[in-house]
Amino acid sequence: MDISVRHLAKEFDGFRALHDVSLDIRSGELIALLGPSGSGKTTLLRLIAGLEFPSAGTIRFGQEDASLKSVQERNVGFVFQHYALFKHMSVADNIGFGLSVRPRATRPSRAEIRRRAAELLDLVQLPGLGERYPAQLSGGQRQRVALARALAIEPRVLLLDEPFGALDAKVRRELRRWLRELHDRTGHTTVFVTHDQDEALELADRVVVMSQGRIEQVGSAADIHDRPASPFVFSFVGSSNILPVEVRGGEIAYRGTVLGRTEDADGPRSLFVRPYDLELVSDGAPGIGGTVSLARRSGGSRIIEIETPDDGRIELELPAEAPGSVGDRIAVRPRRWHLFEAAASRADAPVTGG
Ligand SMILES: Nc1ncnc2c1ncn2[C@@H]1O[C@H](COP(=O)(O)OP(=O)(O)OP(=O)(O)O)[C@@H](O)[C@H]1O
Repeated sequence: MDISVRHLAKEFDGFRALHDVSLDIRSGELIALLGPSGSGKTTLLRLIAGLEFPSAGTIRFGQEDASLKSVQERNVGFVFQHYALFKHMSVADNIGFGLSVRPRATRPSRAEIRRRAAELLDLVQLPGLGERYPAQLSGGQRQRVALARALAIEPRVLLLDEPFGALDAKVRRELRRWLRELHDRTGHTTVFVTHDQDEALELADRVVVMSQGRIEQVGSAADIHDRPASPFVFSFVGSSNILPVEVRGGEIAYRGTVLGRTEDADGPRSLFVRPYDLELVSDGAPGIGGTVSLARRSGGSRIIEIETPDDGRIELELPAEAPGSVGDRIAVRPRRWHLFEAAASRADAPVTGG
C-alpha cells in the first residue's frame, strides 16, 4: 500500500507540531521516522494511523483519500513502546482480539481465530505459547506478541512507535534483526518511529530525519550519512566537530592554515568533521594545533580531545595505539568533511553530536 502525505500540518491549541510535511512511502517499504524528542515523529505517525486528524493537508492510502477516515477504516496495525497487552487474556486471545471484536458479518469463527493466532505465533517465533499470560513472558516476547496482535487484522500498513524502546540493548538488537526479516517475509508497508539513529540507519530502507515539526532529509542510510542535507542532519546522526573556516580561491583555511580544497564560492563557512575523519599530522606539516586535554580508551579506539587556541575543542577518534597524552601539543587535519553556510549552521546545529 503506497502512502502519500501532502502538505500536512498539525496544530494543538495554537502550537504547530507539524509544518507542511510531504512524504511518499512506497508499498512494501520499511521507513524510519528519526528525530529528537518533540520533533513531531509520533504526531506524524498518529496522523497516518488516523488517531489524530490533520489541521491541513492530505493523506492518501493508494488512490484513496484517507485523511478523514477512522483507524478501522484505514485498517492499520500498530504497536507502541509500552506493549499494552491485556493482562487478563491469554497470549492467543490477545492476538485474536482485533478479529474477535469485528462486526458479526466479518468476524471469523472462534476456531478460525484460534488457528490464525497459532499461525502468527509461529511467524513471530513463539510457537506453543498461546495459553500463557503476558506476565509469564519476557519483555522481548511480549513485544513480539504485540506485533503478532497488530498483524492479526491483516493490516494494509504497520505503524510502530518506538517498538523496542523499553528493552535492553541486546534484546533490542535481536528484535531489530528479527523485525527486518519479518518485514521482508510479509512485505507490509511499515513505518516506525525511533530516536535511535543506529536503529533507523540499520533497519530502514529509507530514513526520514525530522526536526521541529519539519522533514530535514529523506534518504537511505548512505545518503543520510554521506550526503547530509543540513548541519542538523550531520550532527544528529553522529558525533561532530564544527570549525569556523574561510573559503578563498578554492582553499579552505582555518586561522590561516589551509586544510583542503573546495569548489564553493569565497566566504565564511562552518566545517563539520567526524572525530574518526581527523588524522594526526607529523611535526611541521600544516594542521590544526592544540593541547591534549583528555585521552581515554573506548572499545578499539582512543578518544582524544584537544583545546585549540581559539578556545575551541576538537574530538578525535584514533586507533588504540595512537600517541598523545594529556598536556601534549599535537596537530590534526581532516580527511573528510562537510562545509555548510556559516551562519545557518551555527544556529541550526545541536550543541553536541550524537
Ligand atoms: N495532544 C497534544 N497536545 C498538545 N501538544 C502536543 C500534543 N501531542 C504532541 N504535542 C506537541 O507536539 C510536539 C511534537 O510531539 P511528538 O510527540 O510528535 O514528538 P516526538 O518527535 O514523537 O517526540 P518523542 O520522541 O519525545 O516522542 C511536541 O512539542 C509536543 O509537546
